[in-house]
Amino acid sequence: MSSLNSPLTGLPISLEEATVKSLPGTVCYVTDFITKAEEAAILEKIATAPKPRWKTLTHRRLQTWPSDLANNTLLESPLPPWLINPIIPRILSLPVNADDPSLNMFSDSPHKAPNHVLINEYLPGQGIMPHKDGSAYHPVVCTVSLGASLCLDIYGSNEHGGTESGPRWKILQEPRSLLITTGEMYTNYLHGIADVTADTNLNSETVANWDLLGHPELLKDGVNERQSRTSLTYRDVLKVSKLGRRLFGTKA
Ligand SMILES: O=C(O)CCC(=O)C(=O)O
Ligand SMILES: [Fe+2]
Repeated sequence: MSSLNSPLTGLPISLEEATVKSLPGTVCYVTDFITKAEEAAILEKIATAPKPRWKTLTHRRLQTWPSDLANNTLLESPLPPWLINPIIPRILSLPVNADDPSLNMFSDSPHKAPNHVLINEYLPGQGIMPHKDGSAYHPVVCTVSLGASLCLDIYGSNEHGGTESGPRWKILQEPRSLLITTGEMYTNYLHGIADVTADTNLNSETVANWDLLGHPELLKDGVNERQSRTSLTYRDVLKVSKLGRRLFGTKA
C-alpha cells in the first residue's frame, strides 16, 4: 500500500493517485479494492444464482442484473443487495480529486450511481472480441475482477472504421481490483480480452498499469496463466422506464 492510500480504508485518497497516466481519457486502477472475504462471498452468490440467470455464449457466460436492456432501456428495478454492498458505496466514496471530496465518478451521471451490472465469466482460453460499449450507458465503466488475473487489450480504430490489427495497450486486471474507464477511452477506443490460456510478455513496458499493480511479483517470467476469472461491470443505463408507465402505454 502506498503512502497515498488512506490509513483508514486502504483505498487511494483520490482517483488522481490511481490514474493510469499513459492512457487516453481517464482510466483508474485500484488494486485490492475488495477483500478476499468479500470476493468469496460475491463468487458464492454468483455460483448459487438460479441456472436460468446464466446466458451462455460461445466464448463465455454471463448474467445481467437486474435484467437485460430492451431498446437500450432498463426496466426500473433495484440491484440485489450483494451487488450493491460493499461495492457501490465504495466506488462512490472515491473522490475524483483530493480538492473536492464530494465529487465522485458518478456525480455527472443521470442516476448518480450505477444501476446495472453485467457478470462475465471467462475460463482459460475464453475472451471477448474488441468492442465499444455503446450509447445506452453513461460513459463511465467500473469493472471489479474476481478469481484471477487477465489482460484487457485496448485497440484503436483504423481509417476504415474497423479495429486495428493489434492492441495499443494492455491493462492487467488483478483479482479484487477495480478498473474505471471513462472519456476518450470509452468513446474512441475498443476493448477486448484475448481467448488465450496465458497472457505473456507482461512487464513494465507492456502493461500500462504496471506501477499500480498490487502483486507484479506473481507474474513469473512475465506470464499470467489464465484461471477462471469473473468480472462485474457496473454502469449507469441512461434510460430507465417504470413498469407502471409501460403498462399504461405512456412514454417513459
Ligand atoms: O470482463 C471484462 O473485463 C470486460 C467486459 C466487457 O467489456 C463488457 O461486458 O462490455
Ligand atoms: Fe465492454
